[in-house]
Amino acid sequence: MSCDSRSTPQEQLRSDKVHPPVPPMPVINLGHLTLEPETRSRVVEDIANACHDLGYFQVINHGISQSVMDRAVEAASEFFKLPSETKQEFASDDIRRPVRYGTSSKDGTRPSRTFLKHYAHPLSEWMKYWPEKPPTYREDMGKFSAGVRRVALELMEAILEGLGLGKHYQHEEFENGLQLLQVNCYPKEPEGESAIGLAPHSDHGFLTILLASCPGLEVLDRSSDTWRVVQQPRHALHVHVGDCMEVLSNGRVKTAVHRAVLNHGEARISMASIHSFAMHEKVSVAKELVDEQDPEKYKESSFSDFLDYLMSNADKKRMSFLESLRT
Ligand SMILES: O=C(O)CCC(=O)C(=O)O
Ligand SMILES: [Fe+2]
Repeated sequence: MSCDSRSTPQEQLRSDKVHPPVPPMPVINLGHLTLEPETRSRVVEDIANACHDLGYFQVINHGISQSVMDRAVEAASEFFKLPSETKQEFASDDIRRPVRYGTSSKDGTRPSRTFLKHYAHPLSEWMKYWPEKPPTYREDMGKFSAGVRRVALELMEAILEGLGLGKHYQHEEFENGLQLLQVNCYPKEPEGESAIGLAPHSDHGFLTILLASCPGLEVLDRSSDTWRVVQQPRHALHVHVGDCMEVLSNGRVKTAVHRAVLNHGEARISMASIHSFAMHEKVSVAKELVDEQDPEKYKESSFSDFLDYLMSNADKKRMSFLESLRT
């Protein structure tokens, strides 16, 4: 199981073209979405602008308590500290497994990332496959997953409204959609080196919501073609627009290309929660966003089609799944 459509641009070392975040990171106060209609409209517009101009933003006042966030990071961190044999029980090359543990290496010797990926919605269906060690993992990660899913659904409604489709557009498909939690652990960066933990890619799915224990995430700024360092305030969640959103919007919003670099000071935990339709549900361009000037730009596909593409050796083709959908 994976969520990445690993792709362009070519991987660059951190020393290439890294700038502080300019323009400033949009920070959306989610609590304002439930205030009076004028305030909601302003927030919907802010979200629409962030999706259109950048493909990423952050949310605060999202309703997930600091302790739920901290405990989820702690549970993840404890999992990665377990003896290798315990973690290896989840190791598999089969990307359709409900839980999968693995490592990747950029130099063939040291791991640059270790990951645990598992589905998280509906919790009652998936939690029984999750690690039982550390003993807090299921409860703490379960609370965090449920909170993040609520935030994702709220954001989807606002984004659909901003696209002029109405907040209930394909409501059932989003309600029944899947959630994939990708839990990453990156080693501390060796002294004097500059290393990539996770190569540039965009995420499949409509939205990714990210929480990390310390800096390391970088996003590609499309206007200047440079990498921007993401600073994530402790209480904020970072949001990426994913490939499915680009398809549904017929390219009005673009998927966010991002990467992770190793942190100088400490090992890093990140948790990427990916939200999509159910496994076999097709995502297609919204017909309302197609006309003579704007013909349909993408073919329809499901999450299952995406997994099939990954298994068909997509990396060797050097074309991302999203690129393969362009008409
Ligand atoms: O570690 C990060 O900050 C990014 C993780 C990520 O992009 C992913 O898991 O898809
Ligand atoms: Fe990602």
